[in-house]
Formats: sequence, C-alpha cells, structure tokens
Amino acid sequence: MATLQASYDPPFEQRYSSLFSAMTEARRCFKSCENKVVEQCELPLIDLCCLQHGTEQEISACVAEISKASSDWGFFQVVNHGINNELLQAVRKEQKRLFHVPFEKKAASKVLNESYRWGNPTATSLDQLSWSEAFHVPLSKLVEDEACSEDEFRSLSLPWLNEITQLLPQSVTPARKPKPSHGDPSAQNGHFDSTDNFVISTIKFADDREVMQKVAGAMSDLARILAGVLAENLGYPGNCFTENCSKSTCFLRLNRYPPCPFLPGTFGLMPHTDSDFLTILHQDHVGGLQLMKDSKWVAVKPNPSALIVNIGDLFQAWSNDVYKSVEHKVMTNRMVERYSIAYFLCPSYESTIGSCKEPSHYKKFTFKEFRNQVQEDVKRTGYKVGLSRFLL
Ligand SMILES: O=C(O)CCC(=O)C(=O)O
Ligand SMILES: [Fe+2]
Repeated sequence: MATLQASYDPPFEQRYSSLFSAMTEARRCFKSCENKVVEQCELPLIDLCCLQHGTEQEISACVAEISKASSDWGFFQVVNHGINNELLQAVRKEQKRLFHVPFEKKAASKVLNESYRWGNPTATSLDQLSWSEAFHVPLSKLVEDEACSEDEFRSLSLPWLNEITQLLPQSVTPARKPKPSHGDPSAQNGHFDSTDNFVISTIKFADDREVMQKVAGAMSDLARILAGVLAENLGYPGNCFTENCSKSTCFLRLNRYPPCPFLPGTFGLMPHTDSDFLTILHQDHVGGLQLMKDSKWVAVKPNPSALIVNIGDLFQAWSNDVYKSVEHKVMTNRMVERYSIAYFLCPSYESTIGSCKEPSHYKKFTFKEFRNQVQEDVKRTGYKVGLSRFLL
C-alpha cells in the first residue's frame, strides 16, 4: 500500500494548486457523489484457449464472442491469452522500480521528457487533469538494438502463435525486420554504458527493457491475432491492416496512478477513446477503470488473470462502426496507488484508414491526419473530438 508521501510525487498539488482552489464546494460534492453511484460490471470474459485447441465449431463460437463484445461493449477480457503470468509480474516489478525513481530525476532528464509524462500541462480545469504519470515507450525504442536479436524477438512470440496462424492468413504473423546496430541514429534516446546497460540520461533501463521487450512482443502478437480475427469476421484477410502497423507508432504505456487523498472523484485519466486500432491492457488488483455502457459509466471489476482488450478509433472507422471505440477513464483511489500497462496497436503515420464497407460513414484519413487533428483540438479546447471530425 502506498504511503501518503507517494501522493506528493509527482507534485500535483503544487503544480495544479490554482485548479484545486478554483473548485467550488458544490462541484467538489457533486464529483464525489457522482463517483460513488457507479455500478460495477464484469466485462465479457473470453477464453482464447478455444482459438488454439478448439474444434472448428468452437473456434467459430469464440470468433463470434470476440466480435459481439467488440460491437456491444468495445471492451472485453481474455484469459488463456498465452502471455505468461510470471512475465506480467516481472514487468510490473520493473515498472514500480522505474516509477519510484525520484520525480526530479525522471523530470529533469531531457531524454525522458520525451517518454515521461505526468498530469496535463495544458489543463485549464480539474476536468482536464489526469492524476497520473506515464512512460510512453515506442516499440522501436525497445527492439531496435542488438540487445534483442531477430531470433530472440521471434522467440518472444506467443507459444501458440504458429498454431493459430494456420487458421489465419500467414501474414497475420508479425514480420520482424533486422535490427540496426548501436550506431543507428534511431537509438538517439539513449546509449549503452560500459556494462552494456541501456542508459536514458541517468536512469538505467537495462532490466526494465528486457522484460518490457518481452511483454511488448507478446502483447503485439496478441493484438495482431485479435485484430486479424475481427477483420476476418468482416470478410477481410486477417492481415489487411496489421501489415501497415509500425514499430515506430505502436507503443507501450506504463501508467502509475498515485493515491489522491484529498479530492474524491479526481480523474486518474480523463475520459477518452484510444487513437489506435486496438489496445491490450494489464491492470493490477486496485480497480478504477470505468467505461461508457448504454450511456452510463460502469466500473470494471479487476480480474488479475485476464487481460483487457479494447477497440480504438481506427478500428471503429475501418469497420464502419461495426466495432465500437468506447469512451473510458480511470478514477483515482484515496489511499492506494494503481498500476497498468497498455499496448497500443497503431499503423504507420502514412497509412490511410478507409471503411471496409460502403457507404462509408467516414472520410478517408491518414493516421497522421487523425493524430494532428486530435492534437489540434486538444490544444484549442482541452478535449479530444476524435472520429466525429471525420464523419461524412
Ligand atoms: O489504466 C487503465 O486502466 C487505462 C489506461 C488507458 O485507458 C490508456 O492508457 O489509454
Ligand atoms: Fe485508454
């Protein structure tokens, strides 16, 4: 359990004191009550074992469950997903170690400023504040070096990947490109010290990186398999868009939600939809994730043996609204810190997203256009508008 000391790192109260003092007592009560009335739900729970070992009939039933949950909820949980529990625990341990580096050190590192975030520097009200810190690590930063060779990365794939790809088109299996050497300029966010630790400024990242590489490799494979299943369900080859997914845009985000003892109802992560194809999430036992279901916020009951999967904006656009990118948020806890790890499956910036069916509900757009539009809206209004910007 976190001590109250942890709530002062990062220094949210200091940095956002004007937002907290502008909060009226009435709004404070409203926020706190609103948070109390949220119902808990069990997300659809899907056993992926059937995809691997099932009969043809069982595989079809599993595909139908995945597709139905993606349409009705935009969220589901998977068990028997093939990602080793020890690996997930190991990455959690390294994640905690990384976040427990003192704030000054995390924030002062020029290089880490690119991957380390906290709060929301442009928030003009408490509704725009996310009481959390995160490392946002592009896949390319984890795999583009000699520490993870071609063969090593391949061996990180889910053990059953080969079997399932017999059921899906071959190209669902992610293509692994040869890694550039240490001298590659794309490794500019760090360097190797004399003991071959990858150093990001003054923070050693070697242990973290090894388990993160593994978890990112496994989550990437799982994301591609699920995206393949969902594409095939709509009559398209399983690799029809994942072949454009790129190491430089896919990323792993490590989230820490410090306790927030003095204002119940504060967002750990403000309401949003994910700007990707699909997200794989591993959360701890604390809880706090809520999502919109039938126009109401519902709280997701944590299930330690399951991974959460959610549909992102790009999949909704590609599927012409068959699959739903659903708004979600994280609420802080008064006493306890919370951790999660999310993997985001994204295409290259140049990829065009068009609907798989006519008449299309959306204009065609590139991922770059989508990202730029989101950033522009957030900068101008404080909020993401998202897909509705591209409606025809
Ligand atoms: O931490 C969580 O449960 C959700 C994280 C999330 O929604 C995100 O990183 O986009
Ligand atoms: Fe999200």
